[in-house]
Amino acid sequence: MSAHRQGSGSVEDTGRQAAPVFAPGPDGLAHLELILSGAYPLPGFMTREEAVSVADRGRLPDGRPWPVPVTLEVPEELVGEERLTLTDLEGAPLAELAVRESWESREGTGESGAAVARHHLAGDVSLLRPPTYGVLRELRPTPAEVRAQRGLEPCADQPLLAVVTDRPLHHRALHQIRAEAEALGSDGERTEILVVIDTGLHDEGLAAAVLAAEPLLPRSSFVVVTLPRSQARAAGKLGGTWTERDVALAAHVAAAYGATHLLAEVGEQGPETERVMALRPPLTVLDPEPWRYDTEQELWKPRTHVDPRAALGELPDARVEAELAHGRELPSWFTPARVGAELARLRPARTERGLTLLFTGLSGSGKSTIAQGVCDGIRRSGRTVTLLDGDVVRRMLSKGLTFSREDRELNIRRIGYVASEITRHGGVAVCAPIAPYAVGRAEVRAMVEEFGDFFLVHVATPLEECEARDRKGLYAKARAGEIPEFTGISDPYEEPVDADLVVDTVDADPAESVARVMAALREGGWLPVADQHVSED
Ligand SMILES: Nc1ncnc2c1ncn2[C@@H]1O[C@H](COP(=O)(O)OS(=O)(=O)O)[C@@H](OP(=O)(O)O)[C@H]1O
Ligand SMILES: Nc1ncnc2c1ncn2[C@@H]1O[C@H](COP(=O)(O)OP(=O)(O)O)[C@@H](O)[C@H]1O
Repeated sequence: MSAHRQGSGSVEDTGRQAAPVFAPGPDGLAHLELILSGAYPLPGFMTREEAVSVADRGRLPDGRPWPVPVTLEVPEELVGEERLTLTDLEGAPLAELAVRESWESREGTGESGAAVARHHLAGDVSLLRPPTYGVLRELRPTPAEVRAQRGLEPCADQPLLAVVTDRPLHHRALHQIRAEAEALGSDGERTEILVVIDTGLHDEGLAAAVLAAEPLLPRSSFVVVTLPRSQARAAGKLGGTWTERDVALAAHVAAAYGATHLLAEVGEQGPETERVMALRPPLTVLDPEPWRYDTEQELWKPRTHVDPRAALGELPDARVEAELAHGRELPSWFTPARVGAELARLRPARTERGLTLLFTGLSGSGKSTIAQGVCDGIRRSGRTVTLLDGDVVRRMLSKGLTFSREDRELNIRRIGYVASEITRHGGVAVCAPIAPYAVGRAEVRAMVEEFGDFFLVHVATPLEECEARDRKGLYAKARAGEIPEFTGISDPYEEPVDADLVVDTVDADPAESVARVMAALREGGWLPVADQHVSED
C-alpha cells in the first residue's frame, strides 16, 4: 500500500484540494476490481457496521446474504479524508472513493503480541478508468460483457455451469465437469460451461495451465478473475485451503457472470457443500461424489462405481511437483497430454530450472570453503554458476555497508535480488553470507521462488569451533571489543529452522562437506545424473 497527495497543495478548478492518491494492497485491489466490474452487487467498501454484520452473521445489515467483509485498509495518515483517488500498483487512477466513514478494527496481533489497530475507509466508488494491470487482461471481461456475449439477461433461467478453479484441470476434473454439464442439460444437449480461473495478478502460469484444457471442454468459455483470499487460502503454497466463505464469494462472482450452478474445483480438502449453502449463495453449489480412476476399465468414474481394489485417486500436488522436478512425464491416466505439456513448460525439470543455493552460518563456519568446492562441482556437471561470497559481496555490491541489523538486511536483500535474477535466467547462484536473520533469509527465498528453486544450507559449526579456528583473527578482536556487533559474540545469529540441509564441519573435512551438498543437489534432481562419476575433489 502507498499513499501520497498528487500535486499536493494545488487547488482544482472546483476550488477543492486534489484528493490524495492511494494504491490499495492486493486484497483491496481485488475487491475494488470486483466492485467496479459489477461482479459484486455492492456500490463500494463497507462501513464498520456492514463489515461486522457480514463477519458475524454472513449477512449485510439489510438482511442480504454476503460472505466476506469488503473493506479497504489504509495507512493512518489517510483517516479523515473525504475523497481518495484509488490507483493500481503503478499509480494509474482506477476509481474515486467518496468516503462515508473512517473506522478502526483491532484484528490480529503485532510482534509484541498486542492487537494492531487497522484503519479502514468506507464509501461508494466510481470508475475513473478501466483497469489495465494484471496478467491476461483480455481474459478478464466484466460480467455484463460475458452476459451480453451469451445474449442473456442477468435473470435468464437457461442453465450455465460455472467451474471456479485455482488449479489445472486434469482428467478427473474434466470428466466430472462434463458429467455435471450433461446432467444439467436437456434434450441430450450439454449445458454451457464457464470456467472462472482464480489467479493472482501476476500468476500467468497458472492460468496458462488451466487454459490448456479449453479444447477438451466443448461449449465452454474461460474468464480470469482475482479473488481476495482468506488467511487459510493465502497460507497454502499450492492452492491453499478454501473456506466455505471463499467458495460462497466465488459463487456470488460466478452468479454475476450469469452462472446458475457452481462446481468448486477446490480439492477434496475443500469445505462441505452444506456449509457453503448455509451462507445462502445466489446459485446452486453442486456437491458431486468424489471420482476415482478404475485401473481395470481404464476410466474415471464416481467412487461408488469403482471396485476399491482397482481405484486410484488423483496424484497429490506434491507428487505432481516431484514428477515435473525430475523431468518425468505425468501419467496419461492422470492428465491429458496438452495439460501435462503446459505444466512441463511452466515447471521445467530441475536440471534446467534456475537455482539459488544459500549457505548461512557463523564467520569461520566453512561457508566460503564449501561454497567454492560446490561451485567447482556444479561447473563440472555442465551448469553455469555464479558465486556470491560474503566477503566479496561486501567489497563490491555492498561496499560501505556496516554490520548494523539494517545494513545486514540490505546486504542480504541485494544478494537476494542478484540471485533471483540469475535464477530467473535458469542459472545457479551460490551465496555464502552469514545471513543471521530468519526474516532476511525468508525474503531471499520468496524473491527466488518467484522464478525458480531455493535451497538453504545451514553450515552449523558451533561457535567454539569457529572461534578456535579464528582464521582471520576476527574473534580475538571481537572478544577484545575491537569489533563491535560481531555475529555470535556481540550480535545475534538466528538458527534456521527451515534448512534443506544441515552441515556440521566438526567431524568432516572440507571435501566431505562439499560431497554432502553435491549429493543433496543430485538427489534433488538439480544436477544431471549422468555426471555422477565425476569426483568433487
Ligand atoms: N561485526 C561483524 N560481524 C560478522 N562478520 C564481520 C563483522 N565485521 C567484519 N566481518 C566480516 O564480514 C563477513 C560477513 O559479512 P556478511 O556480508 O556475510 O555478513 S551479513 O550476512 O551481512 O551478516 C565475515 O566473513 P566470513 O568470515 O566469511 O563469514 C567477516 O569476515
Ligand atoms: N568440513 C569443513 N568444511 C569447511 N571448512 C572446514 C571444514 N573443516 C575445517 N574447515 C576449515 O574452516 C575454515 C572455514 O573458513 P571459511 O570457509 O572462510 O568460513 P566462512 O566463509 O564461513 O567464514 C577454513 O579454514 C577451513 O579449512
